[in-house]
Parts: sequence; structure tokens; C-alpha cells
Amino acid sequence: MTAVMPARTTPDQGNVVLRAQGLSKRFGGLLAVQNVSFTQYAGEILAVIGPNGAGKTTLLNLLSGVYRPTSGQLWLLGNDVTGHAMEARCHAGLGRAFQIVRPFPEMTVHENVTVGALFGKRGMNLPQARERAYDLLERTGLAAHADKAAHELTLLQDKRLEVARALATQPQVLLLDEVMAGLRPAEAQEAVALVRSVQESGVSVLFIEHIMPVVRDLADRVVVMDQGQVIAEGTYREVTANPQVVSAYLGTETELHA
Ligand SMILES: Nc1ncnc2c1ncn2[C@@H]1O[C@H](COP(=O)(O)OP(=O)(O)OP(=O)(O)O)[C@@H](O)[C@H]1O
Repeated sequence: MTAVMPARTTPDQGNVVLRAQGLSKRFGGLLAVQNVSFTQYAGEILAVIGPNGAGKTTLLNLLSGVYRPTSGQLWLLGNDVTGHAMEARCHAGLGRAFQIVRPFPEMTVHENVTVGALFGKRGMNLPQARERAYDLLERTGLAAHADKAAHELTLLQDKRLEVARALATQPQVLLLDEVMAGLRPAEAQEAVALVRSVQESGVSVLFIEHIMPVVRDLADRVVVMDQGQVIAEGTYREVTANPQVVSAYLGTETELHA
């Protein structure tokens, strides 16, 4: 896969959008996430990678509020949101797009995004939400499909819809859970360009991804997890040269050096 990236937006390191401190999540006897700490800066695209079962999705569920942590704290835009439910985090500026795309299948593409706009921002009335939805369909390349039922979309269009729905909630931080999964390389490039355009619009992005060329092309910084813990953090080049990371990926199907 070749990189066709425009110049990167420089993250604002004086401005923290997301800070996790000692986050842990226990499922019975299993510590799926152990004492995870990281910081995300405004405008930054942060990737979370790691072999299967490393705890990435569980971490994302802790960030978005699907799970409460067993211990640890989370700050969003300087506010402690550790005890906040998903809806409250969404209203506070955290958006999420899921790996398994789940729009309302019988509603149109435009209606699906309108629902996102109504859900995210308190005080937005229906005409405003409908207009915002049209803007987002333009931005995500779905305008021509606005009146189709959501179930008629292709996989790539579904992913675009999921990003549009998450953006409709007006997030300052967008969480993406393997949104490139199942895409062909050319489609993944289109999805990469979309994520880059999201960042350029001022939204910080945290994403989980298994496809290493995507991580290399998109991430300003990479957090590597293995067995629930953060084992490395740095640029793509730094973490893929880290012996602990190489050893964590040894014997997996993922080709670490894209
Ligand atoms: N709800 C749950 N109940 C019990 N165990 C769970 C639950 N969710 C995840 N786990 C376990 O926690 C560990 C971490 O899983 P998680 O899905 O977070 O990893 P992952 O890094 O996202 O993996 P993958 O890359 O395969 O999606 C795994 O051992 C998994 O079986």
C-alpha cells in the first residue's frame, strides 16, 4: 500500500484532550487491561496496536464508557469522566465509531446521521440536525447516497456512514475501532484519507488497527499493548524497532514492518 498523505497537522502538545491514569479492567480472574496510562494531545492521531487479545477493545470500551474501570482514572478535555456514562462522555466531546457497523438499516443514510446529530448535541433542533447531517454526508463522500436505506450501502460506505454518525455528535476526540477491517487496500486508502480529513477539521483521533500500513500512514504516535499492558509508546518507527514489541508479535499473522 502506498502512502498518499498530505502534510500532517502538528499536534498541540500543550493541550491534552485525553488522559488515562492507571486504567485497569478485570473480568473474573482475567485482568484484560492492566494499569494503562497514556496522554493524547489536541490534533493528534494516536494508534493503539497489539496482538489479538492484548486488551485494545477493552481499553476502548473503558474510554467510551461501555465499561467502568476496575481501577484508574480518565480525563476528557481536563474533566474527570471516570464515573460518567457513555451518553455523558458523548455530550462532553467523545465520539465513537464501531468495528461492527450498526446503522439503523431501514432508515436512510441521511436519517441515520441526523439521529447522531440529535443525540450528540443538546439543544440542536431537527432542522439544524438535518442540515448538519447533509454537511457531514458531503464531507464523508456519501451525499449521493443520502436517500438510500442504510442496508443498501457497501462495506466502505457503511464505514463512512459510521464515521459520519460519530462526527454528527460533534466530538473533539473520535475513537475508531478497526474501521479499516475488511476493506480492500484501495478502499483502506480512501478510509485513511477520510480519517486524515477528520483530523484536519480539528478532531483528535484515537484508533485501534491491525493493518500496519494504515498505522504507519496515519499515526502521530503509537501505543502498543500486550497482555493488557502498555509495552511501548512512540512513533511508528520507534515502536516497530522495539524488541519487546517485535517479540509480542512473533508468531502472530501480523507483519509488523509495513
Ligand atoms: N466481556 C468480557 N468478558 C470476559 N473476558 C473478556 C471480555 N471482553 C474481553 N475479554 C477478554 O479480555 C482479553 C482482551 O480482549 P480484547 O478484546 O480487549 O483484546 P483485543 O486486543 O481487542 O483483541 P483483538 O485484537 O483480537 O480484537 C481477552 O482475553 C478477551 O478474551
